[in-house]
Amino acid sequence: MSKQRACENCQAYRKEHLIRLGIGIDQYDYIIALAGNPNTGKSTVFNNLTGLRQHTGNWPGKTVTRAEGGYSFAGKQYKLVDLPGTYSLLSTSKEEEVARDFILFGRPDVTVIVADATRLERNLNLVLQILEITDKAVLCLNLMDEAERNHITINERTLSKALGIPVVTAVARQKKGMDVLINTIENVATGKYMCKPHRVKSFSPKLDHAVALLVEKLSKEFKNIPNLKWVALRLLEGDQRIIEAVRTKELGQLGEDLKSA
Ligand SMILES: Nc1nc2c(ncn2[C@@H]2O[C@H](COP(=O)(O)OP(=O)(O)OP(=O)(O)O)[C@@H](O)[C@H]2O)c(=O)[nH]1
Ligand SMILES: [Mg+2]
Repeated sequence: MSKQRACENCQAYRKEHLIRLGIGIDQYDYIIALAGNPNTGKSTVFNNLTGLRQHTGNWPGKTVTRAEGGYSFAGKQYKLVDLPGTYSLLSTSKEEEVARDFILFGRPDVTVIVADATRLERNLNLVLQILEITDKAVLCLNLMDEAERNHITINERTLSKALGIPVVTAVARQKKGMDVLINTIENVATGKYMCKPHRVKSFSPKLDHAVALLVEKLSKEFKNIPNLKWVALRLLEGDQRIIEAVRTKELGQLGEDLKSA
C-alpha cells in the first residue's frame, strides 16, 4: 500500500473529508445519517434525539437545507445529520445527490432509514438502494399509529430477517420507540449487531460478465473499496457523478465502511 493510500484510509483523512462536506465532527464518536422518503418523520426523529442541540444551514454549494445535531449515549457522542427526503438515490435532483453523496462519501457509521409504515412497499425502494451502498443501517418503521388505525400489521422480525438489518417500530410524534432506536443505533455503530443486507446477487449472464470485468479493472485502481459491484453497475448505467468520481479518483476515499456485495 502506498503512503498516500494509507493516509487516505486513516481517521484524520476521513474527518477532513467530512468537514469538507460541511460536517463538524470534532467532539463526536459516531456519525449517524437520517435518510428516508419525504414526510416520513425524519425531522421529528431528529428533534426527539437531538433536542435543542442542533443547527441548520445549507449543504455546501447547494440550496438544500441541512440540519445537524448531537446526542450522547452510553458515554459516546453521536452526530446526527438529517438528510433531505428522497424517493431514490439516482442523483436526478439536488436532494438525491446530497443524500447519496453523504451516504457514499461521508461514510456515516450508521444510516437510519425512516420509513412510513402505511406505505411500506413504496418506501422499500429507497431502503434497498441504501442497502446497496452501505450495510450499516437501521430501519425505523415510523407512523405505526397510522398503520394501526388503517389495520396494517407488519411483522418486523420477518422484515428484519429479509432485509438483514434491524427494524425498530416507532411513533415519533409521541416519542415512542426512541429508546429502542438509540440502543439499536449503538449496537450497529459498535458492531455488536452485524448487518447482512439483502442484495441482488445475480442479474443476466451478460450483465454479470460486464460487471465482473469492470470490478476486476476497478479493483486494481481502488484497492480499499469493497462494494465495487455497486460502482460497476453505476458506471454501466452512465451515472455521471460516479464516472467523475472514478476519473478524479475521489472514489478512492471510500473505504472500510462499504462491504462487498
Ligand atoms: N401520526 C403520526 N405523525 C407523525 C409521526 N411522526 C411524524 N409525524 C408527522 O408527520 C409530519 C411530517 O414529519 P417530519 O418530521 O417533518 O417529516 P420529514 O420526513 O422530516 O419530512 P421532509 O423533511 O419534508 O421529508 C409532521 O406533521 C409530523 O408531526 C408519527 O409517528 N405518527
Ligand atoms: Mg424533514
